[in-house]
Amino acid sequence: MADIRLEGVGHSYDGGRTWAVRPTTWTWRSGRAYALLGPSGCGKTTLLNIISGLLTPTEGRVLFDGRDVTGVPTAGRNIAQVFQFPVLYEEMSVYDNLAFPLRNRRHPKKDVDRRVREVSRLLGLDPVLGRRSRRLDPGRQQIVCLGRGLVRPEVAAVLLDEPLTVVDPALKWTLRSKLKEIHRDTGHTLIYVTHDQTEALTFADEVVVVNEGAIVQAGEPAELFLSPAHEFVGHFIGSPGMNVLPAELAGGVVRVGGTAVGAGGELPEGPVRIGVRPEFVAVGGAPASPGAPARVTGVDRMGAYDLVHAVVGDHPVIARTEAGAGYAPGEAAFLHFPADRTFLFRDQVRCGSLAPLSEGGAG
Ligand SMILES: Nc1ncnc2c1ncn2[C@@H]1O[C@H](COP(=O)(O)OP(=O)(O)OP(=O)(O)O)[C@@H](O)[C@H]1O
Repeated sequence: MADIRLEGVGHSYDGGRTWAVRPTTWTWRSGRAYALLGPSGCGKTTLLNIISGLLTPTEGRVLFDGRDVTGVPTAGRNIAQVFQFPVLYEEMSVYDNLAFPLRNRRHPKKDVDRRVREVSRLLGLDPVLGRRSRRLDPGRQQIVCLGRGLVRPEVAAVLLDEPLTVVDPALKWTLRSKLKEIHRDTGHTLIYVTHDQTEALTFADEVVVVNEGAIVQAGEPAELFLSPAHEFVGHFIGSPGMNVLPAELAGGVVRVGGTAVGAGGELPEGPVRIGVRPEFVAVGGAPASPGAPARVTGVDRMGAYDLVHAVVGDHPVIARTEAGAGYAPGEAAFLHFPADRTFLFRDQVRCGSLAPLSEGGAG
């Protein structure tokens, strides 16, 4: 295992006209389980291929434990990679497929057998170990690929590119927890690419969120949820995503339309955007700062909770309330934005928090 450092790494497929990955500096720490999360086309696969050596970056250096491997091909990097769709030796048995990476590196026969059986047991492959791979359905074949990626204990990292796409949804949960178990067992560095927030949040020690070729925030799942540093993280993580309200900061007061909703601290004056997750917007009758008067426009009954849709001026806001809280369209309500969970953004980047207005503050 190794710390994998990207130093100013950027990649362009069109001679520098656009960046698939913008120049980025980032270190993947040895032994951690990462999810690389972002929408389709944001550059996840490009980043992964740069780490594995399938792609040489247009700019920057890739270092494994301080050793520059930028020009070293995949074979020289000691990386295991699992792709979105199964890539197997179809005529080989499942056992031989799992054993292949170990035999290839001349591990002793006894170790090969022990390791293959461990991985097979963990992934539930024991009943098909003797079967030819091509006789398995694609979901099972992909599980064999996962096993093959995880079988070598000494790899620098295991890179998984949306590895559960072809696997039956019911099996996905089981496999993700198996992956975590194997991770605890082997201490591999895992980098798991996905566009699915649930997959990322339930799998990883640390989630690295990518948008438009740049890492916009990395952190533990709770940190990304509670403390988004970028508007994109607020939208992309959470369901529904973070509310964003355009506002204006002047004289220390943040206003939406003409209404003062809170204080902006020491931030320079000008336009700001208020971000607060539906889970933290409290709906009530009494004004409380920070907050804003609103009108309810609709209620979605979700079973375990309600989503109350409202407008502050013209701007929509969603609040998650307990089920059956009884709000009705057309009703006036006051939305309270808790100061420790309501952030201010400029150019999409968090720049502060919305503070309470002091007693007698401008209204
Ligand atoms: N071989 C290529 N040649 C030209 N452009 C490419 C190539 N591969 C990717 N791109 C472009 O680079 C950008 C990033 O693509 P990449 O596949 O890394 O994103 P991704 O986040 O993995 O997306 P997905 O989840 O859809 O696989 C996209 O705009 C894509 O169209």
